[in-house]
Amino acid sequence: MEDLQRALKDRNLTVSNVPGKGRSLFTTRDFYPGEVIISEEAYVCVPNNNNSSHKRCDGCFTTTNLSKCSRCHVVWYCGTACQKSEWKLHRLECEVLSRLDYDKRKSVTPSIRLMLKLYLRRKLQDEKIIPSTARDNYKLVEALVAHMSDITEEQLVLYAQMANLVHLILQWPEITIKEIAENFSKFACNAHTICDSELRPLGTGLYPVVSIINHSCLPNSVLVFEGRTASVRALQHVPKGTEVMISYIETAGSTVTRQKALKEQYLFACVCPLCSKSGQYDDVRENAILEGYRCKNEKCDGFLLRTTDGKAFQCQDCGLVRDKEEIKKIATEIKLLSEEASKPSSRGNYQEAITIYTMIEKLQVKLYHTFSINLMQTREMILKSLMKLEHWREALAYCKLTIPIYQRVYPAVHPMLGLQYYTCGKLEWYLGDTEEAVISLTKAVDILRITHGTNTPFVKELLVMLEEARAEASFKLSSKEE
Ligand SMILES: C[S@@+](CC[C@H](N)C(=O)[O-])C[C@H]1O[C@@H](n2cnc3c(N)ncnc32)[C@H](O)[C@@H]1O
Repeated sequence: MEDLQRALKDRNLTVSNVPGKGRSLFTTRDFYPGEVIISEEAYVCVPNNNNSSHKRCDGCFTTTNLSKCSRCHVVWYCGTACQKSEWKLHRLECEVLSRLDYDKRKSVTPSIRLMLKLYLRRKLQDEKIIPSTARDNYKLVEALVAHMSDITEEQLVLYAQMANLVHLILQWPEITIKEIAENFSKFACNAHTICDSELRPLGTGLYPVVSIINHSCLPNSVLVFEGRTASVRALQHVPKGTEVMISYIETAGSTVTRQKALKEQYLFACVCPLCSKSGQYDDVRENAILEGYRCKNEKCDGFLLRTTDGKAFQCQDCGLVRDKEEIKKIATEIKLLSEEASKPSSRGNYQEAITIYTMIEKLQVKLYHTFSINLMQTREMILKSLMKLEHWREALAYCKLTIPIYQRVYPAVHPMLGLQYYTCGKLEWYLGDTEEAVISLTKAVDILRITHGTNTPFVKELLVMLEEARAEASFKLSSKEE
């Protein structure tokens, strides 16, 4: 811990214990919007290779030009550069995986691999085959919270089964199943999903220093990835002596939904400024708008709360009552359609997905408020399918429909909002709506230069796109004037 404190001091950070939260990361100087507070390489990471149709390279997580390791047949590489960079660790992993029969190899999921790599990397550092530093050593993994006494019996059994498999694969008598199970519990509340610049998940990694950062539903910082490197950037001015906070979860949701997600996975009750408003009128109203039902009167924008007898819902603006049975009927129809949409036969069939999700959307418009999260998610699904089918004009219409909800559920500087402006701007540009594209891309740049930094290839490309759109817009304007 002393070594880590010294290393963090050089980066103007310090770790302190906060009652009720445990270790917490604090700044020792001011940080400004877009500045990297801390960046870290993964102690260990794995690509999401569970789904057989989407293998990724173990080095860079790409899906192109892959070949399987000819010995273990479990790990994939895009070329010799990635294979070489991973070799020291994979040499040991390959040895243990190759001992397994075909069926056992199939049970080596990304989580099992992450655990195998954790122990193998510790061995390599112990034997000084790879160096240890103050910010890269197994002691930092030992210091992570495990919440062993708080997890459910069911989770404990699952971790024990997975630990048993790891024990069987490694065949190291010195490590116990209990110790491995504890590490699985650590993964659950400390590992991070590695995403690309557009927040698509690529893999999972353990970043023991970034893992010191606590959660807030209204965070002052954001965690993004450049390849496998995790970077925590300030979203706003973070004065000296402030706790660095990121969000662990999708914050678009009611206080109840956010708190449930945090309790289930991270085993704590959030008391951030947003959660402390729980039960107050504004919070009740916002939750009812995001996740509740709409008023029967189509012209009324009011929110509904359950009547005191629990038999109906009443609009808090116009007083109109909506019958529970009528709501239940629509909700059941939506449920059946959602089940249909998630059937394997519907996956990858974008036209069919559009048909089903459009039916769901129609029902949800009747049931939910205009700013409903459920409605937003359905429209996102339609948007994605329309993009896959290159139906750009319809996709733009759906993208525009989601933006007011994004603006409501996310803070003004949030990667999800920035990315939605980016999609909108890109579509407008392709479709020749150049002036609109300039407006949307400018909004995207204003946010993404803070969340993603200006030096990342993604934002650099975005800046070029904006410049080109601006040039095209002024050319169009001058042609009109002539
Ligand atoms: C990734 S760790 C963060 C570092 C942790 N505080 C530690 O001591 O190592 C996640 C765990 O920290 C605690 N935690 C994170 N954010 C919190 C918060 N806002 N309030 C209370 N506990 C929090 C919870 O125990 C959670 O499972």
